[in-house]
Parts: sequence; structure tokens; C-alpha cells
Amino acid sequence: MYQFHCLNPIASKGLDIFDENYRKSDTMEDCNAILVRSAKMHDMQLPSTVSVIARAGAGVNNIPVKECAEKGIVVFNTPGANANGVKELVLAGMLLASRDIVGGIEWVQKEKDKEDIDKLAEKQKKQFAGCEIMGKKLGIIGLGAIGSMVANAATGLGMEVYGYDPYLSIDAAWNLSRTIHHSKTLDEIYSQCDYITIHVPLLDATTRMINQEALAKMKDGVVILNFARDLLVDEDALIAALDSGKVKKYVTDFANHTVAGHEGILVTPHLGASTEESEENCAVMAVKEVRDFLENGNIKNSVNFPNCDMGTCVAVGRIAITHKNIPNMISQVTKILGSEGLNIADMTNKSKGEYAYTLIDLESAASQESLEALESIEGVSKVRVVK
Ligand SMILES: NC(=O)C1=CN([C@@H]2O[C@H](COP(=O)(O)OP(=O)(O)OC[C@H]3O[C@@H](n4cnc5c(N)ncnc54)[C@H](O)[C@@H]3O)[C@@H](O)[C@H]2O)C=CC1
Ligand SMILES: O=C(O)CCC(=O)C(=O)O
Repeated sequence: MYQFHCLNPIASKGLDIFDENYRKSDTMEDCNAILVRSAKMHDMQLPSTVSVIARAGAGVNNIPVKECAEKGIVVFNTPGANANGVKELVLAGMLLASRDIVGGIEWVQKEKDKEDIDKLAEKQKKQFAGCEIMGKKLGIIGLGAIGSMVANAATGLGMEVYGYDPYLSIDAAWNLSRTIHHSKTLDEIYSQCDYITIHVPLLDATTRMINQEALAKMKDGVVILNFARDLLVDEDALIAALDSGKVKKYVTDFANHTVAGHEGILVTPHLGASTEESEENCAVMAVKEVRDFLENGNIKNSVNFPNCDMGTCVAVGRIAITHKNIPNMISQVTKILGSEGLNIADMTNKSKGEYAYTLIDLESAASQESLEALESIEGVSKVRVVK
């Protein structure tokens, strides 16, 4: 029996995929798996029983990914599963920034009891007028799952799209409309675009990438959209640029005391992925990843360990070892198994940066002593008997 704990509500369409061998626990104690959306995990003490965390979503900045790798905890996310939900809100954000739709709705609400509201509306509506997005230049920073969808949709709406992503994956490149202008520098995006939307992960290298220097290079009256993470933007510099008229509107999905209620800023409460479809897609993908990992040891879509797939185990036993990506690891492992007379039927070893993963199918079950010997190898973080 496996136990899992949800740190945030996870769509039942996903949780229903857990079968009778799984028990949902109200606490993390004794759990094998944790499912999470945006809960901040950096200060949490995880029990040693936890071997997997699945983020039902894309961004993993709420999870101590490296510390987990050190402890042999495999962290998954669900790439692309909520991208359409975010894309649609980005399009809405562009439209809301282009005309004062919110102001117009608030005006009608305020005047709703006036007898001549229809005549008043015709007189007053000019204060809410704006511009169209067709023909405008949209700069997209980060052309992954979300950025590429925004790019294609905006092209369909008649915008001229510029994309910047020095690490663009081949899959994402294939998905992009050929009309999208490939920007080789951020400066080109800054100097050309009327709307700039950012879709990169929050990393040390991307923190506050939209800063005073970047803002100074942008066109007057630019609209900036941030549906990725608030810390990507130096919001004090952004507010100064808004107040000076350099920036026309800032649309952000991240409510905080700096932006909430500020003139010219449209703030939504982290709603990008809050659609039935996105929540279900993420939950289904996350639960499938957890099950395949716990039941077969396979890894797909981990952010701290490599992909590894040996299918369903048909041998007598399978063990999974998380370890550092260092020399001499495999020889130490096979020596321990060999000295106990354990024959290896199949084996895969993969690495990702500093960390590596070894899955071994055995023709007879490993003893407790050999498992302990494996665990004591320097650089090994976890040894798990999958079957
Ligand atoms: N508002 C919301 O509810 C949601 C927000 N997000 C945020 O959006 C981010 C992006 O999500 P996805 O598109 O699904 O991720 P993704 O991983 O598919 O795409 C990210 C892209 O950014 C690119 N990139 C990385 N560093 C870059 C840099 N310095 N300059 C330009 N490009 C760079 C990568 O090459 C990749 O193509 C997530 O990390 C998350 O923070 C994601 C989903 C929902
Ligand atoms: O789960 C959510 O609502 C947040 C989605 C998100 O920000 C992400 O997937 O990175």
C-alpha cells in the first residue's frame, strides 16, 4: 500500500487514477508521494519515506528541487498541461490592457440605477475607448509550452510576433508558426514591441530580468504582461516606468502589496491555470507520473533526475537507486550485487547534471544486507525496492 498527501487541492479526475493500492493521507507522515500546486515547500520537513513529489503545474520554484535531489527525492512537473489555460488568460490580458473594459464594466455597475443609463453610456463611452491588437508587435520572452501557444494565437489574431528563447527546445520550435520573427537578442524585443509578455521559469538568471535597464530600452507606451512569476520583474522599477508614462499598462497574475491597487496595473490572483481543463490535465499527468515511478521506477518529466524507462518489471525484483553523477558508481553497485550472487537481468543508468538514476532488474531478490551496502556507497541518496 502506498500513501500520498496533497498539499493543495488536486482535481479528482487525477486522484481517481490512484487504485486500491493507494491511500490518501491527511498528513505527510509515512507518505511515499506528495502532490502539490503552489504551496511553498522550502521550509517543510519531509519524512524520509517520501521518494516523489509531483507538481501539478509547470513552475517548481515553490519546491526545494536541489535539496530533494540530494535526498534522492524525484520531483516531477507536468509540462504543457496547463499551457492553454495560461495562453487564454494572456490573450485576455492583452485585450484588457488595450481598452478600458474593466473601467467600462465598473462604470455600468455604478450607474446601473440611472433611468437614462442608455443615453449616458453613449456620452461617456469615449473615456473607455482604446486600441486594437491586430497589427501591433508582440514580443514573447520564453517560447516553451505557454510562450509558443501565445505566439501562434497572437499570430492568428493578426499581431506581428517576435520571439526570444536562446534555449528553445526542438519540440517547441516545431510547434511555432513560421511567421514568428526569431529575435536573437532581448534588445530587439525591447526596442520593437508594443506588447511584451514573459514566459520563462523563475531562476537566478531570470530573477528581475525586467529591470530599470530593460524598461529604459522599451518603446514608450509599452504594455508588459507577466503570467510567469512576479519576481521576474523589478516591480519598483516597473511602477516608476508606469508613473512616468513609459509603460502604459502592467498586467500581472501575481497579487502582492507592490502592485495591488496601483493605477495602470491589472492584477489577477494567480488564475492562469485555474480552469477545469488545466487543473484536470495537470492532476492526471501528475498522478500517472507518480504511479509509474512508484510501481515501475520509471521517470518521465522530472526536473531533478533524468528520464528513465524500463517498462513494467518482469524480473523477480527491481531496485531503484538515486545517486550523484560520479565515476565508479556502477562498478560499486554491480560488485555488491555480484558478491551476493545476484544476477542482473536488465539495467539502465542515466544522468542529469549532478544527479543520476540507476534501475536494476534482478533475477533473485536482494537481501537487506546488500540493500544496506548499496545505501552506504558514497554518493547514493536512496535505494528503493520497486518490486
Ligand atoms: N500563471 C500561472 O498560473 C502559470 C504560470 N506559469 C509560469 O510560466 C512559466 C513558463 O511555463 P511553460 O511555458 O509551461 O514552461 P516551459 O518550460 O515549457 O517554457 C519555458 C521556456 O523558457 C525558456 N527560457 C528559459 N530561460 C530563458 C531566458 N533567460 N530567456 C528566454 N527564454 C528562456 C526555456 O527555454 C523554455 O522554452 C513557468 O515556469 C511558471 O513559472 C506556468 C503555468 C501556469
Ligand atoms: O497550480 C496553479 O494554479 C499554479 C500554476 C502555475 O503557476 C504553474 O503551473 O507554474
